[in-house]
Amino acid sequence: MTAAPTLTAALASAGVPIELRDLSAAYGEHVILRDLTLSVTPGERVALVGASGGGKTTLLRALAGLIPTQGTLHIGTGAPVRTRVMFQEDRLLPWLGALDNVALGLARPERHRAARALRDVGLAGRERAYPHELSGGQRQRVALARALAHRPDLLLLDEPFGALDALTRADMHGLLDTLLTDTGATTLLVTHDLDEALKLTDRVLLLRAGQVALDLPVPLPRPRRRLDTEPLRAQLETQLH
Ligand SMILES: Nc1ncnc2c1ncn2[C@@H]1O[C@H](COP(=O)(O)OP(=O)(O)OP(=O)(O)O)[C@@H](O)[C@H]1O
Repeated sequence: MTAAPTLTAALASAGVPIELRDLSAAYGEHVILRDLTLSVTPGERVALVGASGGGKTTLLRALAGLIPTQGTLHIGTGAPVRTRVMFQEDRLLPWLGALDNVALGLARPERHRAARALRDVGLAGRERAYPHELSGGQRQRVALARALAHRPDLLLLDEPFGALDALTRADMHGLLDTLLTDTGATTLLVTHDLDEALKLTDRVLLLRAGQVALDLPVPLPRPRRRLDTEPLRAQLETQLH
């Protein structure tokens, strides 16, 4: 007898490669990304860190196709790419329950994935709860379930846990670490939290003035403890200040 697929297997993706060459982006006269060159392999997890205004969110917007760019920007290998973005605020619709929020935008044959995703983020039993009946951490779990239910090839996370308290955030790190391993999507995570970057990703890019000032691999087994990531954190901190 073959084993039943796991829940997250139903939400899995192979991830897509990203190739940026001499990528530039500007808001009017204000140039934000300057001749940025970067390769990301399928399924790789990359953190974008750096001081405010360095261009982290702008790079995510460029990858999501939300702003015009110059230069080369290739995502995937030609087939349509499913991209999902998750933000610091949950962006749930207040008049819909958790399940309906997750199912939003899914085609009818895909809607069964919503319940699976909600279970995967630990919210089985809260399908009918409205956003105002959930805690901040739970709402971000719903937002994460919504992103994963679309089986993204590319997951763009813009400070997704920035508004959560430290304990809830630590919980979310554990959850995201597991889910990302299971789903396999190529992931870019914008964060100001170096521990978050070092715990969750394969590589940390420090963006400064729209360019990659440091490209730091994180070749550590998972799950990672603070003790393991401390030397890399020290290295990043010297570059940040
Ligand atoms: N829609 C916009 N129109 C004009 N300028 C913008 C716009 N969005 C961002 N900027 C400017 O672009 C620069 C880079 O912003 P971006 O949000 O990419 O930086 P960031 O590294 O993500 O910063 P933070 O860490 O504060 O989120 C900033 O100087 C910002 O003021």
